[in-house]
Amino acid sequence: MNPANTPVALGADHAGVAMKAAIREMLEAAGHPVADLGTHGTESVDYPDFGAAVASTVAEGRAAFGVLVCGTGIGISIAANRNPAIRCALVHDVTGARLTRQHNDANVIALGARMTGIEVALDAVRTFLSTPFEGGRHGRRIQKISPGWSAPQ
Ligand SMILES: O=C[C@H](O)[C@H](O)[C@H](O)COP(=O)(O)O
Repeated sequence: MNPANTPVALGADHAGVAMKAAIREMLEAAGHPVADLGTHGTESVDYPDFGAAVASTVAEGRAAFGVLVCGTGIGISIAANRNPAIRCALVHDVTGARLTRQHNDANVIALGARMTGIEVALDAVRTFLSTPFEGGRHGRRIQKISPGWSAPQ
């Protein structure tokens, strides 16, 4: 389980900035130290900048988990997954948030502000942060999507 003082990095583009603010408020109320890496306004920006910033913050251990929001969650999740230390899962509901922790040991969750309602998003983030990785057979599979592994020829 992750305690309430687990640090979390947040990032969003202009489409996700309002949802990010709601997530930040919820996390801070719960006691999480939050690194909000922007964006901070509604001016149009490029989601890869924020996906990369959260990814490197998590990869370097300055946050245990990341939360990303763009319009669909798709672009910003693709951007975060360019970092080899990141397993970013695009999630639309609480079940996905739970299973990607249990099975994929995801360290970043991506949400789509134009796809998912705010209450579902908040529940998904809470679930993501409180669900442990199951290990076992899933650990073997994580190894196969980690840097250095290559499929047998
Ligand atoms: O995957 C990309 C995200 O959904 C972006 O939030 C979206 O492309 C931004 O679109 P626009 O610039 O039209 O607001």
